Amino acid sequence: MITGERMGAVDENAAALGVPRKQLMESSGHAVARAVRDAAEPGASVAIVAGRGNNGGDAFVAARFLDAYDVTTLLLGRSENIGTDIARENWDALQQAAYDTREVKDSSGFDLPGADVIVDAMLGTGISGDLREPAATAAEAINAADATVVAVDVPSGFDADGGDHAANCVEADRVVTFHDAKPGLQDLDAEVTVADIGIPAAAERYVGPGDIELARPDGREGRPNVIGGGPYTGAPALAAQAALRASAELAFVAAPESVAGEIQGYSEDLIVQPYEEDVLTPEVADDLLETVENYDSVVVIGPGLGTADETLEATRRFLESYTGRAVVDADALAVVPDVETDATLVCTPNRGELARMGGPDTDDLAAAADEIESFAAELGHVVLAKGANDVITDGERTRISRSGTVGMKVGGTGDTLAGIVAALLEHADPLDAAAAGAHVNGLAGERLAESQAYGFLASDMLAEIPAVLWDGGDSDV
Ligand SMILES: NC(=O)C1=CN([C@@H]2O[C@H](COP(=O)(O)OP(=O)(O)OC[C@H]3O[C@@H](n4cnc5c(N)ncnc54)[C@H](O)[C@@H]3O)[C@@H](O)[C@H]2O)[C@H](O)CC1
Ligand SMILES: [K+]
Repeated sequence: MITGERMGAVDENAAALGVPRKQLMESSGHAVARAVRDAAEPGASVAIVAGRGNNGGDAFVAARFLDAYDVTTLLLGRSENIGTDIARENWDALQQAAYDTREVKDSSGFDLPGADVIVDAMLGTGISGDLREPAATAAEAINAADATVVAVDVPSGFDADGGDHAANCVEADRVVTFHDAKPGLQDLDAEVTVADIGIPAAAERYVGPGDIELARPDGREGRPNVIGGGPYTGAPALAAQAALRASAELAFVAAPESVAGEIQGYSEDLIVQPYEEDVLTPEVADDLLETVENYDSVVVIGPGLGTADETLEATRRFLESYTGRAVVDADALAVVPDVETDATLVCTPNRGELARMGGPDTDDLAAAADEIESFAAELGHVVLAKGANDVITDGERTRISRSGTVGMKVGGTGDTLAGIVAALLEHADPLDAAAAGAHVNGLAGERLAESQAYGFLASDMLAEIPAVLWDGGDSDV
């Protein structure tokens, strides 16, 4: 099962792997033609009703595979308004090849020819709201026609994300959906076929530009709170700055007063809030809990916290009572396996931390992906296991990020990762935030390695984050 929105991410990943959308459209169109051949004998009349997006594009392709039929293709709108290159190229091919096509300039001009089969290619996963004109009039005529209706991807008016559908949705007899089932299709009174359109499994297995797009913030938001520092001061500062670079509007750091000034000294962009202790204590944790619960922002707990007994007890107490979203990193990870919590956690262990938490002890995390998945299922939280390849899993779905470079084996890259994930976790689902965060962090390192090989610093990565997050990470998956 996959939502329309996530389908877009998979398409983009496939393109980055070398399988462009136009190739997918050719497969989609062929699958539609097979459904028409299955519904009617050669010589039967077929009316294609196409929209201006790629849903229509699929049907323009299908027309080329139905030369044995009497096909008429109606475009709802003007051809100059066809919304994508690949749909327009396929429309143009129909013109060059003298196929029977008509442009319906407005709903009054909509005259559905009598047909044995109607192909509903008006709207697919690009829909928003009830059908607008001329799709609305067309849907009415299609539903009233005495023909077999074959819907492309989803019946027009069907919401491929939520599974519900517009009041004036097309009622299809058959649905040819692509790559994977869509939520709600199984509830329709229609014969649904899932057509494989040649998207490589890697497009879902490996994190790619589509995943960055899915988790990319569409504004400046979020006020993550880093609970860190004590023995160490760089880690919380790097995590908080990385959160700002990944779109957070404010970044707080709660730290012992003994090091708060030092952490503030790293960056005027941080809001450092000292507490009167040398390390995180259970009492301080209680106070911080009160503060963060009012904020409904993401917490990053762990960077530079140290492993004093009272700090581990404080971390345990914090996580047990916390109910929001948190990235748990570094020394705080040790307590997660024995903490029952309602919080939504993204744990970001390196190899050693993963083993100490009870996960597999191996250098090759990708090879141990199934074990890490089972470990995450047992733990009950998203695990982002950091390595040459990162393994990101919620215990059911597992992704692998192959971005990154050896030069990132410098102290602090785990802290920038934690901050990026925190900023994305402000608005994206935990698995999406973790997958995209891991990928963005790795791509930032790759950009630096081009000019600085093994000599860049974790702090150098901060300035690379925005470009990676907003150029869509258009690099290899
Ligand atoms: N990997 C795959 O699954 C592939 C799917 N393909 C097909 O692409 C469509 C999605 O195409 P897209 O261009 O994003 O959108 P649509 O064609 O669904 O529609 C966009 C089109 O419709 C207009 N519109 C939006 N809402 C409404 C409305 N309520 N009423 C009227 N018109 C509306 C909007 O303005 C656009 O012009 C997917 O379903 C598959 O069929 C590709 O073939 C590639 C592989
Ligand atoms: K459709």
